[in-house]
Amino acid sequence: MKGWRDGVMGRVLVFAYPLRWRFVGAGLLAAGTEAAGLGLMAAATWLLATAAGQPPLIALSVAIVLVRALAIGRGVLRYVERLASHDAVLRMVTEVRARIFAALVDRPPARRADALSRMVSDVDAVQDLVIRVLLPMAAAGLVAVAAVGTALFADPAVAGVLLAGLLITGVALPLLAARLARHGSARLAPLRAAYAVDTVDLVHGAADLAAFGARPAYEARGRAHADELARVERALARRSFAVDAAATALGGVTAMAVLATALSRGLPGVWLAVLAVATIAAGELALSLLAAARKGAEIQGSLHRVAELLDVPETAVADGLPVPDGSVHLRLRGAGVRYRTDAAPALHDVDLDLPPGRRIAVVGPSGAGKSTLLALLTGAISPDSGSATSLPVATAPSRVGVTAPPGAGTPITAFDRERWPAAVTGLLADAHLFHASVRDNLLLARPGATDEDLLAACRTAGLGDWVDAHGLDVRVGEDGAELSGGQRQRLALARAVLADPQVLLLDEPTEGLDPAQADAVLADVLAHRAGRSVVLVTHRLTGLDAFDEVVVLDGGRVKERGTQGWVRAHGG
Ligand SMILES: Nc1ncnc2c1ncn2[C@@H]1O[C@H](COP(=O)(O)OP(=O)(O)OP(=O)(O)O)[C@@H](O)[C@H]1O
Repeated sequence: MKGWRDGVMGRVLVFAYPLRWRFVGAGLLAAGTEAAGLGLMAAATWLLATAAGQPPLIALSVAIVLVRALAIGRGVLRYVERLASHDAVLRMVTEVRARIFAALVDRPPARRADALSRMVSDVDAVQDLVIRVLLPMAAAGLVAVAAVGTALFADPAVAGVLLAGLLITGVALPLLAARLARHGSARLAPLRAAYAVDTVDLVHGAADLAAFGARPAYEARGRAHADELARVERALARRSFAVDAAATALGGVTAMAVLATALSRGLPGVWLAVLAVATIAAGELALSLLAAARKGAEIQGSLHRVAELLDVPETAVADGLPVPDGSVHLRLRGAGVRYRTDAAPALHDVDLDLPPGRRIAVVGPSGAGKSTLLALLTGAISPDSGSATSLPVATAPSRVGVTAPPGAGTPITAFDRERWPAAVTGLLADAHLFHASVRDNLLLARPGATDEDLLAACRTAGLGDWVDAHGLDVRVGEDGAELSGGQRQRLALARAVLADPQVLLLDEPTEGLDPAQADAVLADVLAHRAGRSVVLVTHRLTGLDAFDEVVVLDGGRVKERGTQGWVRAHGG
């Protein structure tokens, strides 16, 4: 049977469970605030109506104190409620973000970018769900029950009319508003996306558009999307205005109906006034439910996306996972990778053996599957067929049962994801430089490294002269924007060299360098790695005579493989 935890809301709200008493407290405070407002209206009306009969002041004193207490109390309650609800929801959202972050770390890099934006913007929906949807609904529900209960004391028929009015304004109309908002979001989302794409193209591509004279056409397209967006937004705004107006009118109608019923039941005049005003106030409260219902509908998409990420099982505890030991032996057997079911596999039936100390160069045209092969070795992806394993392994006492039969090796993706990169890492295709100093960018790879270590790594990567001239404290800009393409690449390479893993993976490490520089840098890096494993991905066949094996990939398949002799025979 499906429990509440299986729904989208449930999958998000399980994070509220440990904080349930805080949320209950915040809900009661919110209900108290609304009840104080309603009580204030009722008490003030009673006071005015009673005072009109000029009774002795003593008869009014309780009501006077009550009005003052409710007026002050409402403000205080609202303040405390905001503190309590935001405190609870921020604690909850912190948990959600931590879980999403963990899920992102475990994702293949290619799927992270979209997921990262989810973490930033969609998680706000979790906050809105609690603060702007559930709490106002809970508060309005509690107050409505209290109002109908109080009216029941005065007269059951009056309570019945009030209940009917509140059900229409507080339940039926919000359901209608939510439906309209859902429909509106479905129409607006693609228009907003198109408009955002136009804007990004216009800003980032400004120079190219100007160069090719395409700016007017792009601007016209952006304007057309903006006009269409405005037109749809206006139409939707008109509809939601109609719902708001209907709710306000129904609030008035309910008040009149309550009044008429109270009159026909012969209730005293003061009570007539109190009931009429309190009903109008309760109707206004129901209006807040319209906003909550709309918000609830708007954030459905975000909640779905958050829930999808939360479905990724929590990373198993580190001490239960195998950790790479001092002699990693990587092996691919019949490994295949398929990114999309409707496309050819990116890798097909690939064998690779990388015992400690071996150097393999992977060459092939663009799109041959070279980076995909490296992604298998880093454990960023697992093969869809065949295996990607490590032999032999030092297996820490395992609680998760991932150890393979003897001889078959342990799947690379089964290793402790925190510790695998210490053994197998390098300069990968998506290497990122942080908006920090050269030193900070390098220290990521080895936090305890001395300046001498950093300078040595820079020299190995061919960045020695530049660092001697600029120092380690110079900042590199966002993703290395303040460096040239070649400097950027060499800094990323220096970081990989500094990490000094057992198996160094290099994806086009000398891209952006001229051929002579590229050969010199590669030779230095290989000299530095003497006796240790390297997997180099490259387009160029030169400088490969230092490799034990060259694997030629084409269309995801191993087309040829050979040893140093092969390279010489092919003009390397
Ligand atoms: N994240 C992804 N999603 C879908 N398809 C992908 C993804 N990454 C790669 N591909 C596809 O898989 C194939 C192999 O890509 P891969 O990046 O491994 O090639 P490559 O040999 O490294 O190319 P290049 O030399 O241009 O970097 C290509 O057809 C590519 O379009």
